[in-house]
Amino acid sequence: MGSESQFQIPVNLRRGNGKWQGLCRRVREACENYGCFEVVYYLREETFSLIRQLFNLPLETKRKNINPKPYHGYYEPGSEFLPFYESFGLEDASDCNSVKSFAQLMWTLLVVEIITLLICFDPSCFSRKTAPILCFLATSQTINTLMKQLEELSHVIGSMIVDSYGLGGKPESFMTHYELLRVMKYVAPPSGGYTTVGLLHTDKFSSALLCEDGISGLEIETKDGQWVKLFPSPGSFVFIVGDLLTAWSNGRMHAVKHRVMMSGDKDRYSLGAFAVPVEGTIIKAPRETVDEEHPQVFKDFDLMDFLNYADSEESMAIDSAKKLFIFAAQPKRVV
Ligand SMILES: O=C(O)CCC(=O)C(=O)O
Ligand SMILES: [Fe+2]
Repeated sequence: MGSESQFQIPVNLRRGNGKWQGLCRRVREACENYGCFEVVYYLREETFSLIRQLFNLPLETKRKNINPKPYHGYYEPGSEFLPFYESFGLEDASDCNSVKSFAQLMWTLLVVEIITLLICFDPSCFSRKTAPILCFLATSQTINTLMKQLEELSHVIGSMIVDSYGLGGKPESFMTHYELLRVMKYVAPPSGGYTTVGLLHTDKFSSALLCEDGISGLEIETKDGQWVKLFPSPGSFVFIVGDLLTAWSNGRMHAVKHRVMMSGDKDRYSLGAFAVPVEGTIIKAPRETVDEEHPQVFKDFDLMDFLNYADSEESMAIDSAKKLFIFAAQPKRVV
């Protein structure tokens, strides 16, 4: 991404220090005009090699990654609309207990498998099946450390957004979030041709920090309708505005449409840390975002009602970017 849309957030940046106000303004401009920007970061190289191991687990094990909340659990490959896509979800991933229970779930299954394998001992099968899981256990620490940093990063960006609207003194006007980690695999399309492997959508949470492993694929649609492929620097993240930030900012922040397109013969891996408001949150724009020039766009709504609607059969055929407007648009006042 060009330097215009790239920020190197200083490690020791503190609210109110010299560079803070300038960065708040740039973050707001990027979120309002483009709905995204790049955050320069240095993801540890082993993170993706460990994530690859996770996808090598047996399907029955992966299916245990169940979470009834929309967009929180495991998505199997080979589905009708997303045949090349597979992903895991890990709720509250900056909390070491969540990561531990996820690893333990895999571990318990492994123990059963090891016992079975020991009974009918077959060394080749044994190492093929156990290596990925043992590797993933080693990952827990890496994931936890990463997610704590991403939570902090997401919090700093959230504070900048709040301050950019002059709401710094009113932290209660913003939402309390947890981090949902999603790790994605896109299998190289067999045709090798340029193929949509991740459908066009806007994110349904507040925001996302996305990182890809060397194979570019993320594309965004600019406000004037051009599709642009992003080439973030290796190990860096792209911050994406989601529907809930659009609603919270009274329609000022732009939930950018994006998709994943790829060609070639290499599988693509990516990870996303999504900022999700805690259950029970009512999404409402603070009064300060509403004025003559910006009349209230959305009515207040319950987070889970919106997520359930966005994920329902009823809304399946609706353009992802329109769902928020259909669900929560404020009825026009008849004067
Ligand atoms: O894989 C990517 O780079 C994008 C994933 C994405 O947009 C999503 O999971 O919402
Ligand atoms: Fe997305």
